[in-house]
Amino acid sequence: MTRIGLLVNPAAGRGRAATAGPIALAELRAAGHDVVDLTEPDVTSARRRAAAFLREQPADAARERRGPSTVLVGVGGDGVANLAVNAILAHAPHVAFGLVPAGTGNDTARSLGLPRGDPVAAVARLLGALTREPRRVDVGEITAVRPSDDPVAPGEEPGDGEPVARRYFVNVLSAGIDAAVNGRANRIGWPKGSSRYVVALAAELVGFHGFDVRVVADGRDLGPAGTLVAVANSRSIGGGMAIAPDADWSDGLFDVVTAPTMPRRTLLHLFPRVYGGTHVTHPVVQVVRAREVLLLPGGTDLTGRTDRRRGPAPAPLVHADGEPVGDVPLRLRLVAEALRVLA
Ligand SMILES: Nc1ncnc2c1ncn2[C@@H]1O[C@H](COP(=O)(O)OP(=O)(O)OP(=O)(O)O)[C@@H](O)[C@H]1O
Repeated sequence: MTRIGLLVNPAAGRGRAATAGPIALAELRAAGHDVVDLTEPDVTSARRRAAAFLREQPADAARERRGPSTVLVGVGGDGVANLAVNAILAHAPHVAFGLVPAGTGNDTARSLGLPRGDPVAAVARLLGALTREPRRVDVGEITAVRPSDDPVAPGEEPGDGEPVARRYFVNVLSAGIDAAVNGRANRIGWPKGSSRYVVALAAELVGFHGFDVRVVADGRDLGPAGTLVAVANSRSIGGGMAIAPDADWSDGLFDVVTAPTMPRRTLLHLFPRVYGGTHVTHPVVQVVRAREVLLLPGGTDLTGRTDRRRGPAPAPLVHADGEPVGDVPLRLRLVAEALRVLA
């Protein structure tokens, strides 16, 4: 018997998770597991409830070798998956993560190869995985770093010192037009489904002149990345758009996909290619593998000083796994095999 915390996001998938949740609860209990329903009406209470549950779970190394003793299962989309992963890594990293996909985009479910749109099949998959040693996958760690115009001692990189905050992602962190589109899509009420990303993109393209973002990957300055910045642990965003088609969350490296500011005409030509991942063969797109990435306002040099002649940095709010995570400057570090996953 496994202890299972079940976290349903009733808002996910336009009500799909509200239907899938009771199915998952009934099937997991029928299979003889000790299921604790952690579902809450809002995200803040859900986060608090998951943390309280996880803090009570003791680590038992001998028991873990026979399959996971405790699991936190999210029912919903990439948002609830991100919430569950962050709760696990903050409070009880020995606890395994499981997912019943019932969101809109479901990119985490895609990475795991889980059945989407069929909660019964997804729970059957979960029950099978409970009998095995969980798979280990890499995660991305995000820390906010000091504002770039703080005085920086010689030899010091921006961001040395205490991290301001720390959180994790499993799929993709975006800091270019994809982040701006994500933020706008989250704000608009219509249309409801994935077509709101197309509406949001069209709105972002009006007056688009590129963002003031620079990327440094494992100490190498990749230069300005005004259009596209995707730091990918896994391959897709926005419901299957292959932004980093070769990213693999068990290779110990991020795939860092960047593109500088480009004419709107080139961008419109490039954008549809993201669906199939063929944009990476276009000469304006750069793909680099790295363990540590710094995202800086474009006017900042590597010593952390800001060139004020370039003006303020209008970088978009950075998004990871579809959720807002903060503003640049940010430091991203790959933590290899940090998460135990049922799949
Ligand atoms: N009661 C709740 N429990 C957990 N999360 C909630 C809750 N209410 C709202 N949310 C928020 O709902 C948002 C969307 O959730 P989620 O990503 O799971 O579904 P989705 O947007 O339909 O799917 P996807 O992200 O795969 O497109 C997240 O930002 C999450 O934080």
